[in-house]
Amino acid sequence: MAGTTVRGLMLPKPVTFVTGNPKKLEEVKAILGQSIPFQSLKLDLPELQGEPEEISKEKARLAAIQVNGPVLVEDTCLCFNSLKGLPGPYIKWFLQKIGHEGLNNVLMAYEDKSAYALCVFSLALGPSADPITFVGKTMGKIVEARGPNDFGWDPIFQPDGYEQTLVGK
Ligand SMILES: O=c1[nH]c(=O)c2ncn([C@@H]3O[C@H](COP(=O)(O)OP(=O)(O)OP(=O)(O)O)[C@@H](O)[C@H]3O)c2[nH]1
Ligand SMILES: [Mg+2]
Repeated sequence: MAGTTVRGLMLPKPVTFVTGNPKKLEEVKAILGQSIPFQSLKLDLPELQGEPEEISKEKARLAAIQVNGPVLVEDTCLCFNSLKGLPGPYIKWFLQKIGHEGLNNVLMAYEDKSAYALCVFSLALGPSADPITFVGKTMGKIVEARGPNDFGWDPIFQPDGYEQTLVGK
């Protein structure tokens, strides 16, 4: 397949977005699907413990080895300022174990309910390439769950400057 150049990066094959999460795939398709040659692969990759960028980079490195081509992965964190950034990359397990109500309960011990969402994308151009990382940060606060509950922590995160949670309620 002919190569494509995206923002100065030469991609030898279509990029494979690797995720085990269908909702993440839906969002990434909607945002990137038009602008880069794109395919997806459902793989549940092992996730390191550590800082968000290291976790995302290591996911990309492992994914590129499995795919043997260019891959994009994302690792999403929800960080509470009063907990110095935790749960952060461990939000998936906090959600599974204690849910929205439990996350709100944890913050009852603190006045500061501010939080930020980090989306850490890593692109590896191939199995031996060092992944490149891109980080997006959205500031907001944790609120009692409002709106449909079909994706992650969206119903408890209200971005700064908005009166609604990420699910629009
Ligand atoms: O409300 C949300 N809005 C989002 O935009 C969003 N993106 C991810 N998540 C959830 O946050 C945890 C991150 O874990 P995560 O990044 O490791 O994802 P994952 O393990 O589900 O998939 P992947 O690692 O195979 O790609 C998981 O519970 C995801 O469901 C989101 N929740
Ligand atoms: Mg994951």
